[in-house]
Amino acid sequence: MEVKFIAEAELPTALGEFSIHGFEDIVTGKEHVVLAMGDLSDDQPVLCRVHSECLTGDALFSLRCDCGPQLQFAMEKIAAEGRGMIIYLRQEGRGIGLLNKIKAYALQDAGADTVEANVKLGFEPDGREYDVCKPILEHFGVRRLRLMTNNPRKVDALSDLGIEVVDRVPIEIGLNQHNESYLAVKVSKMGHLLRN
Ligand SMILES: Nc1nc2c(ncn2[C@@H]2O[C@H](COP(=O)(O)OP(=O)(O)OP(=O)(O)O)[C@@H](O)[C@H]2O)c(=O)[nH]1
Ligand SMILES: [Zn+2]
Repeated sequence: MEVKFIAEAELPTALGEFSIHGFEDIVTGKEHVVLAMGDLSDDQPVLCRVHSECLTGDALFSLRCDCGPQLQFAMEKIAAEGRGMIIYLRQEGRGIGLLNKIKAYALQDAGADTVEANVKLGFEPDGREYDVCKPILEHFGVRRLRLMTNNPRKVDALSDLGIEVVDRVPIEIGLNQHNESYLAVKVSKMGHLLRN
């Protein structure tokens, strides 16, 4: 699994002054990005969010999930500390792609939960891979993370790659009347750690 660093530039945002770094996944051709702030290579653990693409939640204000508020929370927290990174992976819909996610939403509208919908479409409940994180982190000289996630499987997947997750920072935000059952399924079927 290899990624190629392509380009970087300043990225002023409404939430703070980040830089954006583009990587090409040699195997899949996917274009991943990192938003970074501060000095990341000083060997102190880095506050990090590994965020999987969700066009509907991240860009279109969907209330079906909690992705948009989580991304915003992560960027705000990094900006407040002045140091950290978002690894934004282009694995939409837990890896099944945008159009299949819309198909899954249609099945959910008809009564399936998120896991059942993926399975009905012939996919794994969660087909995501995190392998590219390793060379991306190496590019920045980052070895140790404070990872913003509620998903213990994400912590395990990164640890299995040899990335040291020294702390898990909960990211419990974005609950609304439309995503209540979606979040409940994350807890009951996907092992997420949510207190509310
Ligand atoms: N297939 C499918 N994917 C979804 C659905 N809702 C959100 N997603 C995708 O799920 C991914 C986000 O995963 P989540 O399970 O919400 O969260 P996580 O990244 O595992 O865990 P956190 O780090 O705690 O946010 C994004 O790629 C979304 O596009 C859905 O109903 N079906
Ligand atoms: Zn989402």
